[in-house]
Amino acid sequence: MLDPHKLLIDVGNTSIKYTRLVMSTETQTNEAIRGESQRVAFGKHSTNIETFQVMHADIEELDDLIAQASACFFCSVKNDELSAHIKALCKKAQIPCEQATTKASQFGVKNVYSNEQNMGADRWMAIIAASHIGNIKGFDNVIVIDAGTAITCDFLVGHQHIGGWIAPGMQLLRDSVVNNTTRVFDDQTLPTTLMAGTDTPECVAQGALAQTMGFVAQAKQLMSDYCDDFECIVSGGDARLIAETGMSGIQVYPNIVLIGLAILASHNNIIPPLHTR
Ligand SMILES: Nc1ncnc2c1ncn2[C@@H]1O[C@H](COP(=O)(O)OP(=O)(O)O)[C@@H](O)[C@H]1O
Ligand SMILES: CC(C)(COP(=O)(O)O)[C@@H](O)C(=O)NCCC(=O)O
Ligand SMILES: [K+]
Repeated sequence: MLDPHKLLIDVGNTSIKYTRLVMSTETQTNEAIRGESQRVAFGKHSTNIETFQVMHADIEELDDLIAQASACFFCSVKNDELSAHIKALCKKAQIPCEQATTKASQFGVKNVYSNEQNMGADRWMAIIAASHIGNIKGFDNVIVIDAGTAITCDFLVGHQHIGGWIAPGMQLLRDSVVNNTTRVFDDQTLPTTLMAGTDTPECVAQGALAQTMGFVAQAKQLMSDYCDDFECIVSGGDARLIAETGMSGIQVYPNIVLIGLAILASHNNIIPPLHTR
């Protein structure tokens, strides 16, 4: 049987990611939190923040994952039916469940949207995590880029959200050029270095990589108009690919959304009940 843990779930448009937050005995005093296999430290004395091991789940696996957990925190940018399904599974397992939603303001960060409900909860969790990491690492200014189905960027200047961008992610870029032309085709190879393509699929792969790298470079360029010193966090399914290009000045966090959920879970007073099943 697993240790009592809070299950964190990030439901994106392409995949469901999760990790387990194991509450250690010192949790009450220093809010230390252990991810599945790596340590993530929170709290004012912490200087060490590492990323969780991120696992992927199918919808069918959620039942078992939730049955093993003591509490569940999730965020979703998919349909309400899937959120209702997760809540129903938690009810069946008799565990507390909290769905993260985008707030006008939370943990000292204000959302710049006039209607914050329009912002995806995954972006808000990424913003909360970015502000937290900035606090720990001594950065007041942070860019957080989530390279998922869509690639999003949010700018935090002086710990305040000033706005962001939404654009097609790498797979969408590749699909859209293939689907809207007659002769362009793709073989789905993943490029690791930016270079000039020498046949159609290579040109498609390289074109998507170039646009994605351009997105990151432009984010850094815009941020430098606001401040001299900032951290640039890159996350999501394509984060590693972006890092492999050798782009400088980026920090990869495989899933920044789960770190946001961990912060939410560690501020939440739900005490995981002892699991007896
Ligand atoms: N094995 C894979 N399956 C699907 N997408 C992948 C895979 N490897 C890399 N990717 C890339 O990751 C993106 C999805 O990233 P992810 O962070 O899971 O997105 P989301 O949060 O929107 O579900 C895809 O658009 C694709 O470009
Ligand atoms: C921009 C997103 C599609 C990103 O989701 P993802 O690609 O990670 O699945 C999602 O955050 C969303 O649906 N947002 C709503 C619009 C907004 O954030 O303004
Ligand atoms: K995401």
